[in-house]
Amino acid sequence: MTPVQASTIPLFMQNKDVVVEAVTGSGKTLAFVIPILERLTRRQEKLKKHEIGALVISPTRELATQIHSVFSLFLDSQPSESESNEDNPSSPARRLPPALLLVSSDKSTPAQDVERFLSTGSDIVIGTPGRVEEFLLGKGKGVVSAKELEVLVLDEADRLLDLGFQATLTKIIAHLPKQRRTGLFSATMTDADALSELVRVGLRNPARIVVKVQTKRNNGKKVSGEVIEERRIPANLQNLYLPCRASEKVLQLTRIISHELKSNPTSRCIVYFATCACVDYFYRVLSPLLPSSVTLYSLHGHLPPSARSKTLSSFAAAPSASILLATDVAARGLDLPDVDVVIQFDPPVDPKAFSHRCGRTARAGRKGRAWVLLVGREEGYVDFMAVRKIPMKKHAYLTEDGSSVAHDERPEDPAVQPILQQIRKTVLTDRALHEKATKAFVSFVKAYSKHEASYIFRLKDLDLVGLAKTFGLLRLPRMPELKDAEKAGWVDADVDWDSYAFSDPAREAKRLSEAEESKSKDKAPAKSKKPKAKVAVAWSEQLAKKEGKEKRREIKAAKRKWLKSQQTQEGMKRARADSEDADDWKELAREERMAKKVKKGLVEQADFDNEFAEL
Ligand SMILES: Nc1ncnc2c1ncn2[C@@H]1O[C@H](COP(=O)(O)OP(=O)(O)OP(=O)(O)O)[C@@H](O)[C@H]1O
Repeated sequence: MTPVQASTIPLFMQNKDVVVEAVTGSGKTLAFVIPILERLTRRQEKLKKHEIGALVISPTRELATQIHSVFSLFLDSQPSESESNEDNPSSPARRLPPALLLVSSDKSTPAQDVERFLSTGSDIVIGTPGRVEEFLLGKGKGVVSAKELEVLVLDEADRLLDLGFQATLTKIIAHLPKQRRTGLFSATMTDADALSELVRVGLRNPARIVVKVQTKRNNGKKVSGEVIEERRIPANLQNLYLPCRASEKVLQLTRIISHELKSNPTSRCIVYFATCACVDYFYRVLSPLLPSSVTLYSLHGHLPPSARSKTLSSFAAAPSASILLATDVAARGLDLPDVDVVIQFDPPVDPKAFSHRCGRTARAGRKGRAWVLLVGREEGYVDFMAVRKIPMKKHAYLTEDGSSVAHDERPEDPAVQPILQQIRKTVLTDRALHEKATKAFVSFVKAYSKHEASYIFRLKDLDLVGLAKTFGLLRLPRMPELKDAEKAGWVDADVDWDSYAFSDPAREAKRLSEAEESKSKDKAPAKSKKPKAKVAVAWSEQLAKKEGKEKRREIKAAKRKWLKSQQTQEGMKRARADSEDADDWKELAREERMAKKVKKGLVEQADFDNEFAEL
C-alpha cells in the first residue's frame, strides 16, 4: 500500500468519516475503492436490485469514468459465486454486480441511466453531481433506493465545492441515510477548506489524514548541510519556471518541447492553456513549429463528450512523442500513463489547479518534470507558490541552439519575428484560423483578468502587443484593453482581406455572397444612407412599442440580476466563463455592426442606445 492507503483504509473500514489530503498520484483512488468493495462484499444481506450501497461523486466526466474503470478492474475479475464458495466455503464474500457510471454523454439520457441501473442492479454508483441528482431525485425518484447506502465519497472534494455544486450536493446528501461513512479526498484540501466545508457536507467527527512529502534539501549554509523541506507536490517532481517575454512564449514552448524530446524522443507531454479557444487555436497552428515526430491532441470542455473520450484514449495509447493541449478540464485526477512533462503556458486562474496540473506527471513514484512560463512581474508567483509549499526552481531562457541564457537584461529574441511569420503563414491558409486566433487572444486576455492572485496577474501589466505576436495575429483586434496600449514594434500582416478565403467552401461562398450584398448596398443611391423619414404612428402602436421596449428592458434587468447572483458563486462563474466569453464575443460583434450602421445613418442612435445601453 502507498502511505495514504495504509492510513486511510483501516480508518474508513472502522466506521470513521475521513478527510484525506495527499499529493497527486499518491494512490487516493484505491484508498476509497478498496474499503467500498470490502464493505459491500461482506454485507450480511445482499442489496436488492433497486438499492445502492455506495456513491462516488466526482467533478468531471473524465474523472468519473476513470474511477468507474478502477472499480471495473476488480468487479470484472470476481470469481463466480459458486467458485468463491468452493474455494472458501466459510467466506461470506459475495459477488457484486457491475458499477454504474452516470455522466453526461451523447449516448445516454438520464432515463436510460435508470433503465441500465434496473437491468444490472448495480450496488456502486459513480457520477458527476448533476447526473447523480437526476438519478436519485429526478428520473430515478421513487425507483432508486438509497436507504441501504453505506458509503459516500466526494472525490476532488474541494473542486466540487468550488465549482458551486453545494446546492446539488446538499440535496443529494439530504436524501442519503445518516448512518453512512463519508470520505472527502483531494490533493488540495487545505485546512480552511476542509473545516468550512465539512459542516456543509455532513461529516461526523471525521479523521483528518494528511500525507506530507518531505524531501532533504541542501541549503549550503548550515554545517549540517541538510534541512527537511515539506512540499505539497510529489517528491520526484522537478518543478521549473522559465521567465521570458510575452512575445517569446510560443517560442519557449516549442523549445521546451524540443529540449524534452532531445533527452527522451518518446516523451509524452501535456500543455495547459487558459481557455478552450486557446487550445482550439494552438492545436491548429503549433504542428509546423514542432518536430515532425510529434502527434498533437486537444482536450477542452467545448468538445462533445464522445470526442473528449476518444482523445483521452488515443493519447493514453499513443506509442510515441505525443502532446496533449488541454484546459483545466484535464487538470485534476486524470491518471494518464507515463506523462513525462507538463508545461503551463500560463499559470491557472485558480492557484489550486497549479499542483493538480503539475501532478499529471511524477505519479506513483515515477519521475517527472513540470514547467511554467512567467512573464515580468509574474515571477512573484514563485514566492506565492513557495508559501503554499510548492517550490519552483528557475530555469534559464532556452536559446535556439538548445543552450540557456539568463533572461534578465536580454533583448527580445531575434527568433520572435520568424516564428510570428511562420504562424501567420499557417493562419493565412484559412480565414477561419484568423477568427480562431482573434478569439483565442481575446479569451486569453479575459481569462487573465480573472486570475485569483490578481495582485500578481494584473491586466494593466500585460504586454498585449507582445502577446499578439506570440499568438501570430494578423492584426490587432479592436478591444478596449488595446485602445491605449503602446503599439511600438507591431506591424499588421500584409493581407488582401477581400481575397483571404475560408478553406471551408460553404463558409467561403457565404462570405462572398455577403460581401457582394454589402457592395451592392454601398452602390445603391444615397437615399438608403439617409435616416428613415419618421412615419406617423398611431398612439396605440407607439404605446405597444414602448411597452415592448420596457418589457425587454425588464427581461435584461432580470437577466443581469440573475447573472449577478450567479457571480456570487465564484466557481460556477469560472466554469461558465468560457461559454460566456463566446457569447460576449458575439454580442460585441453585433454591437460593432450596429454602431457602423448608426454611423452610416441606417439605424437611429436612439434605437442603438435602446439596444445596447444596458449591456
Ligand atoms: N499501492 C500501489 N502500488 C502501486 N501503484 C499504485 C498503488 N496504488 C495506486 N497506484 C497507482 O498510482 C497511480 C496514481 O493513483 P491515483 O490515481 O489513485 O492517484 P491520486 O492520489 O488519486 O492522484 P490525483 O490527486 O492526481 O487524483 C495509479 O496509476 C495507480 O494505479
